[in-house]
Parts: sequence; C-alpha cells; structure tokens
Amino acid sequence: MTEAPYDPHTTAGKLADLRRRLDEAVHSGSAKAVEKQHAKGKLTARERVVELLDEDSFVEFDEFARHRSTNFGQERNRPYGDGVVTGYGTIDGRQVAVFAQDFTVFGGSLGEVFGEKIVKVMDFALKTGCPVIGINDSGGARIQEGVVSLGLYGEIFRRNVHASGVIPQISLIMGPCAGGAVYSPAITDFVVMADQTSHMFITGPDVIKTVTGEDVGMEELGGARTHNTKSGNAHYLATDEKEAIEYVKSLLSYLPSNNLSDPPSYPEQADLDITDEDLELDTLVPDSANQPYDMHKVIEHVLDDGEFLETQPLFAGNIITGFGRVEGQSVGIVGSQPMDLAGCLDINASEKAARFIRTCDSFNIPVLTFVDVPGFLPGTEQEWDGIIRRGAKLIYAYAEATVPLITVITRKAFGGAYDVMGSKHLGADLNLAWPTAQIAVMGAQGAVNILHRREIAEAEAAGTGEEKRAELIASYEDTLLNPYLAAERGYVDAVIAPSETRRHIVRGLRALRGKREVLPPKKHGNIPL
Ligand SMILES: CC(=O)SCCNC(=O)CCNC(=O)[C@H](O)C(C)(C)COP(=O)(O)OP(=O)(O)OC[C@H]1O[C@@H](n2cnc3c(N)ncnc32)[C@H](O)[C@@H]1OP(=O)(O)O
Repeated sequence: MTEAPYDPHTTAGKLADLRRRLDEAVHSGSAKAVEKQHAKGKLTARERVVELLDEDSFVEFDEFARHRSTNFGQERNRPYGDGVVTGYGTIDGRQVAVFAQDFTVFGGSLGEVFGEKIVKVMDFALKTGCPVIGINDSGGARIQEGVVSLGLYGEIFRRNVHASGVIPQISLIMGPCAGGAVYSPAITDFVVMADQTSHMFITGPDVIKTVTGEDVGMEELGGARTHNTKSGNAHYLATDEKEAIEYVKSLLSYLPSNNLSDPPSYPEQADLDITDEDLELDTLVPDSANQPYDMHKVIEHVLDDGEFLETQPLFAGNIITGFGRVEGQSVGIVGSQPMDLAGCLDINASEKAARFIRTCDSFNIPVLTFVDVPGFLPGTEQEWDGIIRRGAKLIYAYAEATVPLITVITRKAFGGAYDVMGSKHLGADLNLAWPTAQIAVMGAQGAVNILHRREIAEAEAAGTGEEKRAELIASYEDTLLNPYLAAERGYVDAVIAPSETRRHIVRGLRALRGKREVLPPKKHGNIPL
C-alpha cells in the first residue's frame, strides 16, 4: 500500500519518511531474488532471524547502512542494509547477538559496509558478554570492492579469535560459504549445516577442475554431509534450516553467556537411591572382551532424563562427545565407543574430543569421561598423518582443563590411551572404575605374545601351543587385567558397581562445584597443532 504524499518538513512527514525507509530496508532484496531463495528451500535472512530469536525480541543495528563504492557503477545501486541483517535479541530469554547474511542482496557478498556491520555486532557481543550467532549465506568477498572486502574479512577473523573462549560463537551455514569466508565459521565453537542447501569450500569445483583436473560436484566437495562425515568441519547435519536453528537453540541452553558466567541451570535434586534403570548397567558389559556394547547407554543412564545432545555424531564415531545435564547443571561428555573401531583413538577422535574438552573448559562446563579404549589405532596412515602430534592434543586438553573432571573406566584402558583418556595423572578429580575394568599396558593376547614368545614357540613345536597360550592368557588376565592394581595406588578412587555410577557422579559433581585450580601464569600455552 503506498502512503499518501507527505511533507518532509513536518513531523508527520518525517515519520512517514522513516516508515518508507524502514520498509525499503526490509525489502532490500528484489522479489525475484526472494522467490529464487525460497525455491531453493532456503529462508531469507530476516525469516531466519525471526525463526531463531524469541518472538518480537529482535533489535536491529544499521538498517540504513549503505555501501560507498563507486566501482562499476555501483553508486547506482545502494540498497539499505548492504546485504546483511545484524542486531541483538533473546533466545529463551537470554541475550544473543546475531548477523544474517542476505543472499538476496548482492548474493550476500561481503563488502566494506557489510563487513563493518558484522564487526560492530561482534564488538557489541564481546563488550556485553553474550553469544554471537552468525548465519552464513554468501558469495564471499564482494568482487567489486576488491581488497577492502578482504580487509574486513581479516577484521572479522581477528574478532573471532579474540572472542574465542570468551563468548560462545556459533555458525549456521545456510547457503554458500566459499574461499576465505570459511575461516570465520571455522574459528567459531560450533558449525551447523543444513542438508543439500549449504556448502563450504576453499576452492570450488571449477577451480579444482582447472588446477587438478579432478571432477567433483558442490555437494560431494563441500555439502553438509561431507563436512559432517568426512572433514569434521561441521558439528551437526540438520535436515533443513528450521532443524538447524532448533539445534543451535538446544546447544545454547547448555552454554553460559560468557566465560565469566555459569551455564543456565534447572536446580533439581537427584534421587540417590539405586533405581531399576541404574541396575540395567550391571549387565551391560559382555563377558567377552571382544564384544562391543553401546556407550550411549551408559551416558544416557547418567544424564537427567537420559537427554543427550550429541555434537559431531557422524564424525569419528569411535569417540562420543556432547552435552547433557546432571541435577539440572550442564556437563560435557566424552566417551569411547566400543561399537566403532573398538573404541580405538585415532587422529579424528583425538582432535574431536580435544576441541570439545577445550570448549567445555572455556565455558565452565564439567567434563565426564567414559573409557573403554584398547589403544591408539595402528597403521602407517595414522602415523604419517601425524597421530603423534595430533593425538597429543587430547592430552593437552585434559591436562590444561581446570573444570571438574570425572572419569569412569568401564572396560579397557590400555597403554598410552589409559593416560590420555582423562586419567588421574593428567589431572582428573575423580576416577572411578567398574569391576569389569582392565587397566594395563596392553590386552592379554598382545602381552602374552611378547612376554612368552619363546615358551609359546616351544609349546607349538611340541603340539601344545593352544593350551599353553590359553594358560598364559588366563594367568595375565588374573594378574594384571583388573582395576585393583590401579585402585591400590589411588589411580582410581573407587571401584564401583556400574549401577552406582549415576550416584557417584551426582555426588562427585556436588563436591566439585567449588573446585578452583589455577595453572602457572603464562602468555598462552603452545598446543601441538
Ligand atoms: C575471501 C573470499 O570470500 S574469496 C571467494 C570469492 N567468492 C567467490 O569466488 C564466489 C563467487 N560467487 C559464485 O561463485 C556464485 O555466485 C555462487 C556459487 C556463490 C552462488 O551461485 P548462484 O546461486 O547461482 O547465485 P548467483 O551467481 O546468481 O549470485 C546471485 C547474485 O550475487 C552476485 N554475487 C555472488 N557472489 C558475488 C561476489 N563474490 N561479489 C559480488 N557479487 C556476487 C551475483 O553476481 C548475482 O548478482 P545478480 O543477481 O545481480 O546477477
């Protein structure tokens, strides 16, 4: 509806002029571009902000900001907002800052003013100590503006780094995110992608074809599934944009607004009596050490209402990471998964868990670790890809963490992997073991082959090899494959029935609530990268 002509020299006229400008700002993308966006199954930037924030809570910054570029006749097209919607609002009543790139305006490409708007909202989030959520849907650096765009990317990266560990930063990838543009999300704490409609890559299919001759499509190269399963760049694969937004809201419910505040809590008193559900854990571990079981079951038995928000569920399945609550308070979970690679640690698992632990430690979230680890994954691939330096990250993450750390060894804890997985020696506060725990340098088979090579060879020559091996294995198992040698030395604080796990964790977390630990002062550590 067009408004009646107004006199801009009157107050009523000025108000009408403001309304006209606001309307223009809200409709800065052409109807055709909006239609194209919807046809792809994508929401517009403003629709996404509305979906993300509490109703009517959005307060916008810089609606009237416009680019100043005159290259290639750009001065003739200066839409309000410059292709990005920025501001603050609330999610579940808690303040957050947000920027949403608008693909319907200049393909969401980042020019000087666009970049300045993001910088402003990031500075605002850092000053006020609230999470910042970036919704990415962009053709990357605005080509017409040249190096100025690149400069602003750099300004954003620097702010991402400075805000890291101070306020939660979450990236939603809702369209293209290419070239250097990927590095802002990469630095943020969590990256959530929507299936089929979001893509991230440093160089696109055409450049790859030209340079290496490789034929690869957008989806295979950098789609949501690829980054959730292969590269580990993303933390969640949502079926669509709305589900991606819901995941971000859930994630935020476990995180504090900043590193000086506590995560939201829902005080409730846990029942410390052993329940029928607790008793189910007593039959979880199979008699055969080679038979797997699902560590999710242990995790769910310990968390309030069995509710577990997993992060990176499709990547490095041999380790499980995610959030839950115990007595209404946020906890981070790290668990070996015997059902995947027998729970071995490899490069991907080490990096996934290390990053997760550091995220929890940054944001005052205690870490519960469940261990059933036969060791590091053997092989040239792992060795040559740097398992030594990359596995070391996990040690680093546990040893530098000052949040409460509770570790439960359910079955195997062999070799270096015993040390790595939240051992007492790295600084865990409470270490518990089930009677099924096997804490030793290695499993029986390997140990017997090394210790008794000659004896076995002689027995084999005499035709009694199998019996001899079985006898030696039994002897090794009885002597070393148990939790009691570790308990004798206080490396585990208690050996408990599995059904007592929840009770011990509840009490442990209560006791550790006031934990204070300060590491030696330094500029910063030098984590092996
Ligand atoms: C630091 C860095 O970011 S380096 C990376 C630089 N960016 C790039 O190399 C990507 C360039 N863009 C593209 O390849 C494509 O636009 C894609 C793949 C992102 C999207 O393709 P499509 O969905 O087909 O959209 P399309 O190409 O029509 O783009 C939509 C509009 O945005 C414009 N646009 C897209 N990217 C940019 C850009 N980087 N700079 C300026 N305008 C851009 C397009 O010219 C188009 O404008 P129009 O509607 O006026 O014709």
